[in-house]
Amino acid sequence: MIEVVNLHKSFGDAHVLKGITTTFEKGKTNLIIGQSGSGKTVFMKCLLGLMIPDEGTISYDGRRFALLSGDERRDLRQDMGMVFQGSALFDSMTVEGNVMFPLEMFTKQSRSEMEDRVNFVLKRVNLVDAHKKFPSEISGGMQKRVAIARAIVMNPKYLFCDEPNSGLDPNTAILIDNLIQEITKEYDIITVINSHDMNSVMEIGEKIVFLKNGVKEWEGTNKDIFRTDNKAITDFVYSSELFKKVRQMYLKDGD
Ligand SMILES: Nc1ncnc2c1ncn2[C@@H]1O[C@H](COP(=O)(O)OP(=O)(O)OP(=O)(O)O)[C@@H](O)[C@H]1O
Repeated sequence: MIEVVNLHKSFGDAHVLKGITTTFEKGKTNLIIGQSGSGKTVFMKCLLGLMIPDEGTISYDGRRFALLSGDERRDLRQDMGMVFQGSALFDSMTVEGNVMFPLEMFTKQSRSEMEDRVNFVLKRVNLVDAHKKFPSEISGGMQKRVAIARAIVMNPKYLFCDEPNSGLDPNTAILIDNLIQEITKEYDIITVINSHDMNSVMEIGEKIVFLKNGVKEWEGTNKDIFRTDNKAITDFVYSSELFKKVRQMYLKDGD
C-alpha cells in the first residue's frame, strides 16, 4: 500500500497541496482527477520522489521515503515504473531498444536475458512484430503500448501513468485503459493514474481521488460517483450532458 499522510507542498506563496491524506492499494487502478491546476502533477511528482513535500509523509509498503538512505531510495525508484504523457519514447531507438533501456541502465543482465524479458513484455502488451521499428513508424496507440512495456520491464511494484490516454481516439483509449488495469491485477501492482478522461474514470476508477485547489475534495470508487451528493465532484464529472443522463439512468436502475 502507498500511504500518504497530510501532504503539503508550496512554491513561494502558492500553497499547491494542502494536507492530502489517502491510500493507494495493491492490484487496483487508482485515479487522481481534478481541474487543470488543481495539483495533480505536483502530487504525482511527490509520489515519484521527484519533489520533496514541505510537510507530511509518503510510505511505500511501510518504507517511509523521508527516512530512507540514498541506496534505499535508489532501490525504491527501481520499484517504480512510469508511463509519461505523450509516451516519451527515444525517437532514435527502436521499440526493442526503448524497452531494453531500463534493463541496460539498471541491471547486469546478459544480452539474451534482456532480450527474453523484452520479448515477454512486448508480447504482454500485444506488440509482437514491432521490435525493429522506430517510434515514428508506429501509431500513437502502439507507442503507448511500448511505453507501458518499458514501464513494466523492471517488474515494478508501483506503476505511475500521467494522462495515458492523451492524444488517443476513444476506442484505443479504452484498450489502453483495459491493458493497464489487466497488468495491474495480473502483477498485483499499485497503479496511480493522473487523468482528465471521464471514460477512464468510469471504466477503471477503482479508487478515485478528486483534488480541488490542492485539497482532497472527495474520494471513492467509480460506482460511488453515481451516488454521491458532493457537488464539486458531480459538477466536475457531470459537466457533460451525456454523463448526467448516464447518472440518472444508473440511479433509476438502482445498481
Ligand atoms: N515547479 C513549480 N514551481 C512553481 N509553481 C508550480 C510548480 N509546479 C507546479 N506549480 C503550480 O502548482 C499548481 C498546480 O500545478 P499542477 O501541474 O500540479 O496542476 P495539474 O492539476 O496537474 O494541472 P494540469 O491538469 O493542467 O496538468 C499550478 O498553479 C502550477 O503553476
